[in-house]
Amino acid sequence: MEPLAGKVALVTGGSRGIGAAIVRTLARDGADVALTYLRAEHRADRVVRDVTAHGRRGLAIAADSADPDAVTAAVERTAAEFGRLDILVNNAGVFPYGSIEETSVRELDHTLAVHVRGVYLTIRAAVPHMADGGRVISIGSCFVERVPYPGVALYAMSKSALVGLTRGLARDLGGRGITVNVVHPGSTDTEMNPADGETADTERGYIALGRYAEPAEIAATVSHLAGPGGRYISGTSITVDGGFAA
Ligand SMILES: NC(=O)c1ccc[n+]([C@@H]2O[C@H](COP(=O)([O-])OP(=O)(O)OC[C@H]3O[C@@H](n4cnc5c(N)ncnc54)[C@H](O)[C@@H]3O)[C@@H](O)[C@H]2O)c1
Repeated sequence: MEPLAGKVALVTGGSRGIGAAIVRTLARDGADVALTYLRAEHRADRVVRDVTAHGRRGLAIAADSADPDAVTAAVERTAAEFGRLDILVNNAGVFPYGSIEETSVRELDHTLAVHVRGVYLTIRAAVPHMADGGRVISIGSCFVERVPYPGVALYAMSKSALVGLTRGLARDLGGRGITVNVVHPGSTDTEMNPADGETADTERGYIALGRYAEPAEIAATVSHLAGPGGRYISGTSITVDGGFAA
């Protein structure tokens, strides 16, 4: 069964981690998928090969989410090459860590540029290409629901902004049949938060299921929202955290 057959998706930060899992899952479920990646990374081609192995069209676009021109160009290129755009997944993210004295204004600006301004600009460029049935899905964080340890205020603040953006845009775009949602992953085994990292045992202690998520377990919910099962879900936050916030 290919619930996303005929659809075109764009996933930001799709070269590794949760983003790469989302790209692969959307392709498995039938979509053609473009992904953005940071120019410094060379792993995007591998993810595109996995998309084409599913018989779908794949496209990797170097685009820094902190660069307004680059994100807009990435959306335009996706729509031009694939002829449409149905699903946008705002996944690109960074993890600023430190107390308020330790973090800098530069870090604040960069975090907001990627997590907030970049998401806003990507959605703004994507929406004109979307028809009735369009889907906007952003990747937030379980730290919006619960902050278990110090040092993550900047991260939690920037991800919390996605909740307001999601609710507001769901109202703005609902009349056009476009849904807008945010998925809050819990601790997920990626380079950002490796399951064998220094703080992983402490973090596992907060999770009801007692283990990290695999990136594919987050991607499954994104694909559900993107598909027919997500038709009537809009303006909401869906937490996929193994009971972290319980
Ligand atoms: N791993 C976790 O435990 C966890 C938990 C909650 C939320 N998240 C969120 O999930 C998303 C994916 O994180 P991940 O764990 O896969 O991390 P990761 O570090 O493995 O991957 C992050 C991705 O974002 C891309 N990226 C970073 N800065 C970018 C920029 N300026 N422009 C374009 N792309 C950029 C990276 O290239 C990479 O592809 C992030 O938004 C993150 O905040 C992760």
